[in-house]
Amino acid sequence: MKMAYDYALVHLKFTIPLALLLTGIAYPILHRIHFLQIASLIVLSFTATLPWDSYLVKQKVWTYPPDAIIGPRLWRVPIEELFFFVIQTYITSLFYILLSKPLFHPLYLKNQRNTPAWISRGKLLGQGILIALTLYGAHLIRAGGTGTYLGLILAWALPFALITFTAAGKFILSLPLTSTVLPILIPTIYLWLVDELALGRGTWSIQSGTKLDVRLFGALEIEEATFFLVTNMLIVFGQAVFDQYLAVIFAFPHLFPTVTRYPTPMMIVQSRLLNTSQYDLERIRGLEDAVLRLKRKSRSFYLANSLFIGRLRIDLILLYSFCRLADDLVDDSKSQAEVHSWTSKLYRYLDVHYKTKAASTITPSQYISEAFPPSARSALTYLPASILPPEPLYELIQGFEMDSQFSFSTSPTSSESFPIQTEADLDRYGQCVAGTVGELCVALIIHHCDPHMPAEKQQLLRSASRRMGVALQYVNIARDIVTDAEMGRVYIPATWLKEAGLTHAELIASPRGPVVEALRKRLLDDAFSMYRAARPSMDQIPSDARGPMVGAVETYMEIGRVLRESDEFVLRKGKATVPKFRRGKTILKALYTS
Ligand SMILES: CC(C)=CCC/C(C)=C/CC/C(C)=C/CC/C(C)=C/[C@@H]1[C@@H](COP(=O)(O)OP(=O)(O)O)[C@]1(C)CC/C=C(\C)CC/C=C(\C)CCC=C(C)C
Repeated sequence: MKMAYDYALVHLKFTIPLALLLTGIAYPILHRIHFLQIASLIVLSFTATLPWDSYLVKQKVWTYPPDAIIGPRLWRVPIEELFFFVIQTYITSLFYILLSKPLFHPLYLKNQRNTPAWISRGKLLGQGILIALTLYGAHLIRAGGTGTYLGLILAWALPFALITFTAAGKFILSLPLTSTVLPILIPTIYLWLVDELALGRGTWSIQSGTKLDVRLFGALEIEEATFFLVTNMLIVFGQAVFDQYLAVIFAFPHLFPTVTRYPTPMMIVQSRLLNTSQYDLERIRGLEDAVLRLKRKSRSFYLANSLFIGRLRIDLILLYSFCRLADDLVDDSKSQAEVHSWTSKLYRYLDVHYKTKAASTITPSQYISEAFPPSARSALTYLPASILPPEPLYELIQGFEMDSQFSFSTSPTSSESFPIQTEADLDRYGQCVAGTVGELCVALIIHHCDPHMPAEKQQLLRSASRRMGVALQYVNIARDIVTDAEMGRVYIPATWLKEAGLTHAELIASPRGPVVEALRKRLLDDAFSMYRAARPSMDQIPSDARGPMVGAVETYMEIGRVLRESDEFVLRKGKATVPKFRRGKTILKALYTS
């Protein structure tokens, strides 16, 4: 028995539950910008589909048995069908957003100078195919008869596909297939199955005489299968066009000096109208270097970076790249003189940037190419220095200088020669190498997310971020006791060693065993008490950055939790790491709860 709400039931059973499920999954990574993207696409697809669908109903190509629909119509199109335009766009957009979340879109921007030949050829081929199929569609319509419906689909949808592919073809082709083909195929196959069930029940039908009567499988007409495929392709292409324009806005400060929290429609238009020859390809290469450095050196922050969006994500990656480079320059030095040479150059680099010394007539880029090797240049060139406070950057270099005292101590076995004698020294060291990093991260967050934040709140976040940075550094030290000892380094304060009855030389010779474990536990206890003190202030971080920042901090603290749980055997086998699944769970928990 057929009911007047058969079509509505299709939504209740198949489309709405999937939309809700995807919303639940994507919720923690959705920003307002995604909603704007989806809403714009819904408006576009609604406006483009309504007249076409209305025409189909008028021509009786397409019929809805009156006993399968509730009743209200707009331009002859039943309300359930109108809802379909909306929900399909929503579902496919969410698949696209979820599957492209790990991507860093600026790296996929292409212009004449950086496009591989296969992409240029692929774009031309794609355009050719779309034009040919549009013409074929027009031919089928003109011929009338059984090819009419297929012709109407092709001649209506493919010109839109051609427009979007022309606007962003190179970008689309350079994206991994998992974020283009997959978000087209998954909802398409799902909707094929839904259609199969719905058509089987006669919820809607295609007029015989206007269809080819070829079925893909079961009762699924080839026209219906084509319709879902091409409309999902349109949605994914539409989303990619937006992402390309946003990537340009976020990646190029020389074209868009100030990016508001959410780019305005005017900025999107400007980005669209830009000649791609204006892309700063050097900067793109710099971003590539930075992402590579992040990927190679830190699993925790690499995972966390994809949770941020826009220019904040770019600037955090660039900040990481600078910190890592400066640390590596000092760490890899072969003598105290080399350390001194690098730190002097890094201080001078900051002087030049912040014009703190009269000598600063030279520009930062001149100084960078004069003083640093090519492999170091991009990390220095693209540090977003103009929006970072200088003091923590100077202090960070001081921290690296402290580190070098381990490697080049004049009497490496004497306990007095170790730079960390007391708890206060350890705290000072943590403040320098990690408290500063916390403060710099917060400066970027305030600049990008809430530049008018009241001064007291800024101060609260600054001091909490310094504490949190130190907590992370203690976890880092607790994790690396063995590897540090192998390099002759001991970060545990001399006073703690003395209390435990150990000398530096003994710890270096044998960095394992119950006494060392007790020291590790003491470090972790301190780390977690600082973490607990700073963690509530993270609720004051602007909402756009809060979840991702909590995620970044929590994945790092999870290393500490693993250390606390691990038995000596695990620790003896090597560095304690957080298993992938657990890391994923930690991030998700942080995102859902903050
Ligand atoms: C998401 C993203 C890309 C974040 C970037 C964060 C960033 C800029 C990190 C720089 C790290 C770095 C190379 C610093 C140099 C000194 C150093 C080595 C510090 C240790 C970091 C560990 O890095 P590593 O690459 O060794 O990582 P692995 O262990 O190998 O995975 C540190 C432990 C310090 C890290 C400290 C922070 C990131 C600061 C934390 C504080 C906040 C994020 C602020 C929280 C805010 C409030 C209000 C509490």
